Amino acid sequence: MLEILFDMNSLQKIAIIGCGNLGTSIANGLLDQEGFHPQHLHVTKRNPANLLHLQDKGVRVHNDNLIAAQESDIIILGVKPYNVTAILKQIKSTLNPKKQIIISLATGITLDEMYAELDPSTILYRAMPNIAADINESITCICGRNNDLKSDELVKSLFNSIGFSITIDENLMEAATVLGACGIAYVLRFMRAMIQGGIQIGFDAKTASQIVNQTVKGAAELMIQKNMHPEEAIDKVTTPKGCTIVGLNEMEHQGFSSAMVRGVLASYEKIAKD
Ligand SMILES: NC(=O)C1=CN([C@@H]2O[C@H](COP(=O)(O)OP(=O)(O)OC[C@H]3O[C@@H](n4cnc5c(N)ncnc54)[C@H](OP(=O)(O)O)[C@@H]3O)[C@@H](O)[C@H]2O)C=CC1
Ligand SMILES: O=C(O)[C@@H]1CCC=N1
Repeated sequence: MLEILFDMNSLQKIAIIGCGNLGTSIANGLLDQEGFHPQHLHVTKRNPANLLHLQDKGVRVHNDNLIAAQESDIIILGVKPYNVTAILKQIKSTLNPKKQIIISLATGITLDEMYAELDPSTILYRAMPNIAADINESITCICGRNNDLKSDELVKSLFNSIGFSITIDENLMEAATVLGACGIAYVLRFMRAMIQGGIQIGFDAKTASQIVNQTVKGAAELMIQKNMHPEEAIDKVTTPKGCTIVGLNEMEHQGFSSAMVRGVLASYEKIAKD
């Protein structure tokens, strides 16, 4: 039975081993939480020089994965998938399965693959957040093994603090990676294209970005707050014989939805191949 419970004001310690792009977004999100103690966060990478901004805020920044693992209740693995096994080999002698939770962020590395390096009683999760953790707006999909209600509550409260989390079956983790984690890049590419269009019809880049950013934010909030399907809202915008439907139909003639679906599938197939 796990002996810890996560809450921002308690003294749990967290390690992010391999604090790169995603790890830094999570660290920034955690640091934004009221009551979070920066000195209870270890972040490691082999060359930690570019994490000194976190050290300035009180975070323990270094390259000693063993110390980070030893001193933490929750160990988040933020390294690339091909480094996960090596990190587990490195830290496993220091782990205490009764007192610690390990959470891997790695794409495509299964719980079974990680258990090959771990005590079978280890409480192990996979979590798939996205870089909007930086501003506490991540969606994080989670699955676990040897988990119980208490550990689930702990892990969910951790990821809920940097956005919103849902629990899924492990066999959907790759799909979650594509939709939620790669997905933010798809949306950003869409936004870039819209800005380029805006510039062509007369706006400077800054003004076009302001309009696009708020339009995308408004569209997402509308779907979330009104629990709507996009097409329902699209019907409210498309005046018969108007300019919106002409634009939308031209985008479809050029393969817009098809390109998106094929991109999603290509990302998914790439994970399966690796
Ligand atoms: N980026 C994203 O949006 C998302 C990424 N992921 C997953 O998260 C993981 C990280 O991705 P991302 O943040 O983009 O990758 P990065 O390359 O930015 O981060 C990985 C970090 O690991 C560090 N590292 C490598 N070896 C070691 C080691 N032996 N000890 C400690 N640190 C080490 C590297 O720094 P150094 O070289 O200095 O050691 C690097 O900063 C991946 O597994 C990816 O699949 C999941 C969802 C979204
Ligand atoms: O592109 C990648 O492989 C990682 C996983 C999801 C987002 N970035």
